[in-house]
Amino acid sequence: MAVYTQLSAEVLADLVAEYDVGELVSAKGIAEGVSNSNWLVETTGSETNGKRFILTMYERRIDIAELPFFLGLLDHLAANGCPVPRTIHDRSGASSRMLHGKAVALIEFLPGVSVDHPTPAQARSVGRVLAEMHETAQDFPGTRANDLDPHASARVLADCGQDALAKIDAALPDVIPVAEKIADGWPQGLPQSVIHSDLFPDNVLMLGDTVSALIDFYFACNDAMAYDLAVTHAAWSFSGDGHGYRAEVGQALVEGYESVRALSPEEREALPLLAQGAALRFISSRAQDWIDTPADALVTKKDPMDFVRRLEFYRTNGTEVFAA
Ligand SMILES: Nc1ncnc2c1ncn2[C@@H]1O[C@H](COP(=O)(O)OP(=O)(O)OP(=O)(O)O)[C@@H](O)[C@H]1O
Ligand SMILES: N[C@@H](CCO)C(=O)O
Repeated sequence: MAVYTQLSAEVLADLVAEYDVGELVSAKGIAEGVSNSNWLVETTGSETNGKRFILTMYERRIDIAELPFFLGLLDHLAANGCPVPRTIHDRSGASSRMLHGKAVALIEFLPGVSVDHPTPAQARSVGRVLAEMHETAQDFPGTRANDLDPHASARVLADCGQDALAKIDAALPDVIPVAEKIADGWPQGLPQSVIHSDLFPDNVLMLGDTVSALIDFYFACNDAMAYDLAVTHAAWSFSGDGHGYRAEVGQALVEGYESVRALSPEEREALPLLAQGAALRFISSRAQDWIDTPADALVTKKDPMDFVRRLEFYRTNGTEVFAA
């Protein structure tokens, strides 16, 4: 459930009146997502801005000072033909506003559904769009450091502590030394752009085999493009619990990516380690969330072990999987 803040019809109507979108017709809370409150908003519409929108109220995790980076990135990518929702600017030209002490943004609604069990054809499309996004983001002027790199992830795990990790799963503390090794060997000097860095299937909307939208750019940052491909590979190419590697999906993803942007030999060589770093990123954030989430919270906890299995897979098979 992700509507943390209740907004009355009057408040929503007043908010909508700040934009050139016509008058409020309806606003329905969206259950998916855990970080922010989201509503699907319908209005009587305007010629320039249409009549269906996503209203997001930023509740946690996001530093409001970083919103211009995230929202500016959406506008840059959308203006240059990438399938991402543009932001609707209010009558003063701002892409976000404050409401009841929290930042809100009105974002273009794009059609499509997230797939649970992607086909190779869908993975190929995602690879292609990811590469297009990387190329388009090259000249985005904003910058944001990756605060979830392998050094940070290794620190998060160490800070969780052996005992707390062992309570989640007896095998989880074993990841601590592996994390340090990944961080120490982390590849440097790979080509960079602004990357999505969290492109899971639930952050991609599809119409059949076509990507209709990439969403949820709130982890976007400047980092190696091949790392983003590795994150996407880890997120798309396994059964949900990380047990079964779906080789045809992983291969199609990389092929789709390379049909737009060829990987350099250095990037290809780095992929096995980048994929281990990607798995580590989600092990550590999931472990931390698990420990921080009260037992009676309504949100479903995500299991770090799903990514421990992926980490093991990449340690054993990464070289073969990413061979040219
Ligand atoms: N621009 C959009 N067009 C259509 N639907 C969207 C759009 N943005 C978000 N949605 C829908 O809203 C849901 C929640 O959005 P999102 O995943 O961004 O939530 P969140 O709480 O911000 O993120 P998180 O998944 O990190 O918790 C998505 O699963 C999708 O169904
Ligand atoms: N996509 C992430 C959540 C955002 O960090 C996960 O599945 O763990």
